[in-house]
Amino acid sequence: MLHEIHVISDGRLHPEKLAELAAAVHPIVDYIHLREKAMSARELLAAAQQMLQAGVPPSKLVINDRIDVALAAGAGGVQLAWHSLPPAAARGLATGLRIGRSVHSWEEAAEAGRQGADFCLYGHVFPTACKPGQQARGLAQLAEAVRWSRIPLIALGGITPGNAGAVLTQGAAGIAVMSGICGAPDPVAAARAYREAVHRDRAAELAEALEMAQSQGTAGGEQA
Ligand SMILES: Cc1nc(C(=O)O)sc1CCOP(=O)(O)O
Repeated sequence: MLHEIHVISDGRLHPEKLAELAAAVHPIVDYIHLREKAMSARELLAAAQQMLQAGVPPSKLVINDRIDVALAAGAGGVQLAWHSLPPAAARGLATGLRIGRSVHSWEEAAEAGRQGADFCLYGHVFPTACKPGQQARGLAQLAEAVRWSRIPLIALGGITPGNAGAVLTQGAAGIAVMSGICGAPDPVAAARAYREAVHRDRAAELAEALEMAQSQGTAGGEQA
């Protein structure tokens, strides 16, 4: 499985700076989520258009919460929260959009798939400034959510290049990062560090698969 990296905007950057950041990191990551809770629909659309004009491929742009803005901007995806339109209703409006659902328990992860979401973001795995005072769910609960999810589950919250491997080992299909990239002094270097961490994990996965295939091959040879 190829692991994904999602970058989530942190609500702190001016749209121009955000477009600059997105233009610089999009070749390194898989998706960029425009999550700007304080923006009106009109402002969100303008920010999305700036990102696209700066060179972000539409297929990599995900708009948080607002399916209307996602459609108006021609973005590739929408990320739905508990208060957004349910995935099934969103699907009825937009067959071509990749639909993400934000979830916080194994029950919600299972439900997201039943409702027709394409992937879910599960958080928060580790302590994060984004959720002050709220208990992080940890790796064991992440693994449980992965077991129940019938769609790719992307881990979110406090993910660093140092702990990304542990998260992927639990079966997550990828990682989502806010402050580690948007708040980094050098977002490109930070995105590369995450990509390297995710690749390293992929290399370990391949080595394991190879070892297993070789041992099965040996066993098969003995039987023949
Ligand atoms: C946007 C968001 N939602 C979360 C959730 O648990 O639902 S955690 C989060 C932000 C995570 O930011 P960082 O990568 O800086 O820890």
